[in-house]
Amino acid sequence: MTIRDDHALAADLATEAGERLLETRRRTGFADAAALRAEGDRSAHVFLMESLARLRPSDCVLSEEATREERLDPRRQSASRVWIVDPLDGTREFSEEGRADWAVHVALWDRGALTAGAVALPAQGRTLTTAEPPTLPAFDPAANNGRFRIAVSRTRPPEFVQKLAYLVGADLVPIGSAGAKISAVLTGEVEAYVHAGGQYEWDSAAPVAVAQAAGAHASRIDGSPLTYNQVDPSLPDILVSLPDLASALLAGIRDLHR
Ligand SMILES: Nc1ncnc2c1ncn2[C@@H]1O[C@H](COP(=O)(O)O)[C@@H](OP(=O)(O)O)[C@H]1O
Ligand SMILES: [Mg+2]
Repeated sequence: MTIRDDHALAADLATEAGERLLETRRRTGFADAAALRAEGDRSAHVFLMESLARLRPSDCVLSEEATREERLDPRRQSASRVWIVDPLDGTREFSEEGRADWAVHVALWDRGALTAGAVALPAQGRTLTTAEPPTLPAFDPAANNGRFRIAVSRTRPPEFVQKLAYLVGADLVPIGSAGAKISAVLTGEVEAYVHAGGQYEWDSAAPVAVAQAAGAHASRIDGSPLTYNQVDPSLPDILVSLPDLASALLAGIRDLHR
């Protein structure tokens, strides 16, 4: 098994799960949003679990849709390789007709680091992957008088984010799904993503794997490293940005929390 295989596998699985989710949307329709969400979550989880069990039988998997017992499986703590997957990130947006801000996340944690990952954005027709990390856009402080854009949750933005935007000279852009927001940083639709107040390892592992491979900044909002495959998968806050903006954003967040 080569490193390259893991990159390609992450991309293939995320992309295929995404194509199946598009089909689920077409088949089920949007009349019963709760039923569509439940079917999307379940079917993408089953596809990823069965595929990884077949293709990587020795590896562990941590999935958002796993049972509590599966998540507490002690083998995960002693495993050297753990796939961290979110079968459907941005579940709410998936069930809203016309929205494209939802994603499938497939990441590989290998002995302490995220070594491969892919974020499929099925309704945008693209998959961002560590196999071919995106080229980061350059940040030009001369453009727009230095103003830039911060992606935030549509429904649960951090309480400090309005003040942060004022402090650093940014505009807020509400987008659904952590994967779609981090992808928006990597593709130049926004320059940063800030979240706090609650989230889990599967919400960020795959997009952070791609962001790090692309050379973007990714950390907790206090600047400390994001760590994965912990006993408790809670990872409640995150900052992803173009590298040139990280120190100003971290300083702004620090000032607001004094
Ligand atoms: N306060 C919070 N507590 C727990 N999870 C949160 C959260 N805020 C956001 N998330 C999770 O982070 C993902 C992105 O959220 P958002 O679209 O609001 O930015 C969603 O994942 P899922 O869609 O997989 O449930 C959502 O559940
Ligand atoms: Mg999620």
